[in-house]
Amino acid sequence: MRRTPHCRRAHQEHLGKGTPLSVIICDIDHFKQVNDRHGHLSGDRVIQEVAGLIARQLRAGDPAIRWGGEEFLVVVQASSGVAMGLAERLRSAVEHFHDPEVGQVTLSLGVAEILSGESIEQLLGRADGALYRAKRSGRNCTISAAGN
Ligand SMILES: Nc1nc2c(ncn2[C@@H]2O[C@H](COP(=O)(O)OP(=O)(O)OP(=O)(O)O)[C@@H](O)[C@H]2O)c(=O)[nH]1
Repeated sequence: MRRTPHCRRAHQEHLGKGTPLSVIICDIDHFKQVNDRHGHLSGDRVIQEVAGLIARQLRAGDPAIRWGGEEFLVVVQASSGVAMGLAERLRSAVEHFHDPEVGQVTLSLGVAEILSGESIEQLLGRADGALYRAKRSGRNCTISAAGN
């Protein structure tokens, strides 16, 4: 999996100072249907709207990173409990937004906090596993990774 400079910095701080480190992976639900029903340009607009909704919930220090087509990664220098609360706020903000053409869109989210000795790749892998479970649980929900 890809590393990002922000992830690396946060990981260095975790190793050096013991700052907690969690990640949230957010994925727009059934996004292929948005493209199929409303066209790619409307899909692009929805991605921008969701990015804006996520950014408005975050502090300047916890940036959202575009993580693949309709996925976003949020790096949170806090415990998984705090990250779960933030993830739920992101989910709720998106759930309550209505695009004038597309209507409601929802997010599934996976949250993981780094374990002792864990690499960034392993952390992201566990968050991805939690996201997969959120999709399997019916979407529009937040799941915490195994191990946290
Ligand atoms: N408009 C637009 N579509 C994109 C972009 N990046 C990825 N996509 C589309 O996003 C869709 C993702 O579809 P899937 O991975 O099948 O997932 P999904 O339909 O969201 O279903 P679930 O994730 O299972 O809820 C694909 O159709 C991609 O073509 C983008 O930048 N713009």
